[in-house]
Amino acid sequence: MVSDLDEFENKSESQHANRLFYLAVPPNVFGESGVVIKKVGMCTTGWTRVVVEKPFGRDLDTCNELLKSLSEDFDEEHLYRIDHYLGKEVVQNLMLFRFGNPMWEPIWNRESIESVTITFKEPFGTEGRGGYFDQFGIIRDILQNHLLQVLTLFAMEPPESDDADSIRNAKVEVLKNMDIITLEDCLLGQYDGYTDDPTIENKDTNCPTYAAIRCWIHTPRWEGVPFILQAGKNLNEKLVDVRARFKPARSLKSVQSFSKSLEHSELVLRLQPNPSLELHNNIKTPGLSFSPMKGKMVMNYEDMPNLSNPDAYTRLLLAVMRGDQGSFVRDDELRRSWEIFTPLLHTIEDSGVKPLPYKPKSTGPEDLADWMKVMSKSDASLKSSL
Ligand SMILES: NC(=O)C1=CN([C@@H]2O[C@H](COP(=O)(O)OP(=O)(O)OC[C@H]3O[C@@H](n4cnc5c(N)ncnc54)[C@H](OP(=O)(O)O)[C@@H]3O)[C@@H](O)[C@H]2O)C=CC1
Ligand SMILES: O=C1O[C@H](COP(=O)(O)O)[C@@H](O)[C@H](O)[C@H]1O
Repeated sequence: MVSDLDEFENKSESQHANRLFYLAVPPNVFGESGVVIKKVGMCTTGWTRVVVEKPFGRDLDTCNELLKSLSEDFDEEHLYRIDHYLGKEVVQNLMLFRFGNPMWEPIWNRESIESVTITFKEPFGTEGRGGYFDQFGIIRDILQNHLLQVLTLFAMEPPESDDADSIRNAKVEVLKNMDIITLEDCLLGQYDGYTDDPTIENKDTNCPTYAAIRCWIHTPRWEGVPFILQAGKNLNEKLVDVRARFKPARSLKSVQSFSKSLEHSELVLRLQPNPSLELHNNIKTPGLSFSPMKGKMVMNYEDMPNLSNPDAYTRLLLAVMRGDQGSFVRDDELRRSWEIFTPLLHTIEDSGVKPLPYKPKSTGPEDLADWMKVMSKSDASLKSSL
């Protein structure tokens, strides 16, 4: 490969060449690949950048090993750890949407927001990928990386500037202020028939295909506000969204008589399908009635004229070529995210706890609705109900 590259570059009229290596290989060969690139693959006339696919480890220790093996050959500035959720339009829009519209800042906090739920649902199971999936499970596959990344962007303080390190510093601060997740914060599920996938060897596996967890962020902005991350395979629909649920309306005289049927306002950021930004508010039912109903203000991306919505990987690979690391996962960010999840993952594996069964194409385990009701209560309302 290197001789092909040399030949290609020698033929080029340009004085400079750059090399981008994309490690879409199993993680146990990341280190060796790095050694080989360093030894024979470095570009002498331009930059060399290395993109690394997930999984970046199975837990904190394996993550540290991977970080160490690659850092022996490359500085952090050459490494681009890809999380394709950071390349999705609605995620890339979060910073501008939050900080570019001054109406949000006064209410983007515990004073106004009661809970935040980030949901990932897929309507299909492992479909022959069970061999990989069963070694990792839904927490490693989706929560520890994709959903946690979205959470940090949603919850971070305004970065000092818009350069890559300021953004990542702000994200790491969120992670540092999060508690380590425990089994008590968690509801696990496995869909019926999961082990029928012939690529799954352990037919008694307790690997979760659904998980919901509640986390707290101990910052002045978010103290007491539950953040729920939930992800599941083989559910009733395809959906990824972020829902900020606002506190109930204060009982203004004019709406007091309806206060029982007033719903919580919500800000919904839908990543897929049909990306959109939505505000769900109480409005007067049109017509002669004065009773409230939920009205939706929707900005649907697909309705925008001349919409260009490149794939997440297209955006991220362009960012690598531009040398913009803001949408890639930094080493300290990664380490802390594993710190948060590793005790839970080990407990699940060591204790053999059984996930709750759920029917394929359903909304998840039966206990979910009750669990959500309790777990999405703010810390203040939990205390007052004791
Ligand atoms: N597929 C999936 O479901 C998921 C994959 N990923 C990640 O995406 C990447 C690609 O996944 P996938 O295509 O399934 O991975 P594979 O395991 O199928 O391997 C991908 C490539 O790695 C090469 N490779 C495998 N073992 C070695 C080795 N010992 N030395 C050198 N090269 C090796 C293979 O080469 P050859 O063809 O010559 O064997 C192949 O080109 C990986 O980083 C994976 O961890 C992440 C999440 C899900
Ligand atoms: O990383 C992964 O993501 C996909 C879902 O990606 P999306 O862009 O279609 O939302 C998931 O199916 C896969 O299990 C996981 O490894």
